[in-house]
Formats: sequence, C-alpha cells, structure tokens
Amino acid sequence: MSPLAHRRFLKMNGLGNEIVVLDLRGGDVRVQPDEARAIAADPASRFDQMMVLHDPVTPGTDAYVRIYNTDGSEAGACGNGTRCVAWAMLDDPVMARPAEADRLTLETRAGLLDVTRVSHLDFTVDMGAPRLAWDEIPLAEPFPDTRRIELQIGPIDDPVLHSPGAVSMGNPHAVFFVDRDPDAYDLARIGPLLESHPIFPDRANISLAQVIDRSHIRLRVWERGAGLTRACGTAACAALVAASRLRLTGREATVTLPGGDLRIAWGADDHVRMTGPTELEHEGTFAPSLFAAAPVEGATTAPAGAA
Ligand SMILES: N[C@@H](CCC[C@H](N)C(=O)O)C(=O)O
Repeated sequence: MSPLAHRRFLKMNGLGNEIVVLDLRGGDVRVQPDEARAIAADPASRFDQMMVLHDPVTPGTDAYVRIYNTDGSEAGACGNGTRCVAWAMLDDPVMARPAEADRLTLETRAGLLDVTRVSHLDFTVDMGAPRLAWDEIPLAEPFPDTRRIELQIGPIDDPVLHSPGAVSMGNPHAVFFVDRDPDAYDLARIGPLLESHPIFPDRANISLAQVIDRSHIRLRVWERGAGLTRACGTAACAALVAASRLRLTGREATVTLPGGDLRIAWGADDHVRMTGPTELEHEGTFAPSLFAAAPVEGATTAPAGAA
C-alpha cells in the first residue's frame, strides 16, 4: 500500500490557484510523480500545485517544501502555494507547531523564501531576486537581452504574440505584452505550444500581460505542468519585473488575475515581494484506492533535501 494512503491533507487556494498542502515532516516518504497525478485527478484533492512539507534541510529554516504540478513534474517555486503553506504551518491545528511565530523561512529547490503574515489570511512572500540571464532562466541559446526574446506565434509578418520578456522567479516564465484584454486570446490553445517550445529547455510558464497603467497589470497564465489557472504568484512577479525592465510600469503594481489581485513590489534590494490571500477549503485523507494504479515501487523513500 502507498505510504500516502490515509494521510491527511488540506485543500486550499490562493486566489483560486488550487493548492493541496501535505505534511510529510518527521519521516522519509517522498511523493512520486504517479502518486501526485493520482491525487490531482481526484476531485476532493484536485490541485494545480501540491506543496509537500519535509523536515528542514538548511539550519534555521522551518521546512523544506517540494512542489508538484498536476502532471507530476516538480517546480522550484510557487507563490500562491507558499502563502498557503505559511497559513497551514501557523494556523492549522495539526500542522502548526507552537514555537512558530508570524514569520517563516521555507526552502525549495530554488532557494530560501521568507514569509511574513500581514493579516489573518494574508501573507507577504519574499520571492528573492529575479534571474534574468539567459542561462539562468533557462533559454536554449544565448540572448544578451532577455527583456524581449526572439519568439513569436502566428503568421511571420503578422504574429499573434511575439517578443516576450523572459524571467526566472525560481521557475521559468515568458511574459507576452498584449494591448488587448488577455481574455481575447485562446491561451488554452497557444499555451501548450509555447510551454514546450524548444527555446525553453525546462519548459516555461506562459503569461499574457496587459499593462493598464504604470501600477496595474492584467494577467492570464498558462502554467507549466498545470495548464490554465486562476492565478499564478510567480507569474505575477515575473510580469512586474518584465514590465518594469521595459519601463512600462514602475517597480510596484497590482496584478489582476482571473482569481483576483496580488500586490507585487520589486525592491531596491532586488527582491520581489508578493502579497496576497489564502483560503482553506476543506481537509481530507487520501483513500488507499487512489494509489491502486500507481506502481508499488513508486512509493519509495528518499532524503527530503535531494534535488
Ligand atoms: N502557481 C504557482 C506556480 C507554479 C509552478 C509552475 N507551474 C511551474 O512549473 O513552474 C505560483 O503561484 O507561483
């Protein structure tokens, strides 16, 4: 039987970005891709990202968090999910530990993230510095200037989308600036084509950004490994960075996603901070039958810190 059978989880969301929080601290169980896909396929535990808590790896941090997409792939960063983890670690009666105050330092594959509570359900996450060099994003070939990279979709002389900004916020993003409402584009069709374009060796999250004014961006996102979502925190950060680099906005903006607003600030210290809400929907336990199709050898164990 899968070691995940009967495990308790929280179903949460950050602006409608569907998040499952699973606490595997205190053991060496690691979720396998088949298991993540099975959990995502169940309506009770459907997620865009599953945030899995493991024991801390770096001294002084509060947890190591593995982030799974719907397709079972792992991501280095998830802004909305990080806020949900903070709520769970501070307020959930089972996951919260008494010593924890209103600040946490979490570690992911992409590095350390400081989270601060700003009100009962709202948190600010210091998402760190954006990575802007072509090989850090990563792109498949050298681009000295990643503010606008050579990439387009549609007819060569009249492209539907072209010249996105490329940014890593711990995960790769391409941000296409559009002058119409992002809803006017068929992102469900365009997104998968661009996500897996050969220019992105690790695939990419694809955003359409309409700059409303210097402090307001409207955004829709096709997420790598998850598809269309109602919100994506790292994409909101990437959009602000990409817009600010082109002088389309200042260094602070409200980013309006289908699920609502995030406040993004790119500080003088180069760190990008994201503020937004969390919501607990329900808790549940994984039925053993969920993993019946997952290979038994998939339910293995591994050190939490191994990337
Ligand atoms: N929804 C997230 C981003 C999730 C990760 C992404 N799909 C990837 O694979 O990079 C967010 O809120 O940032």
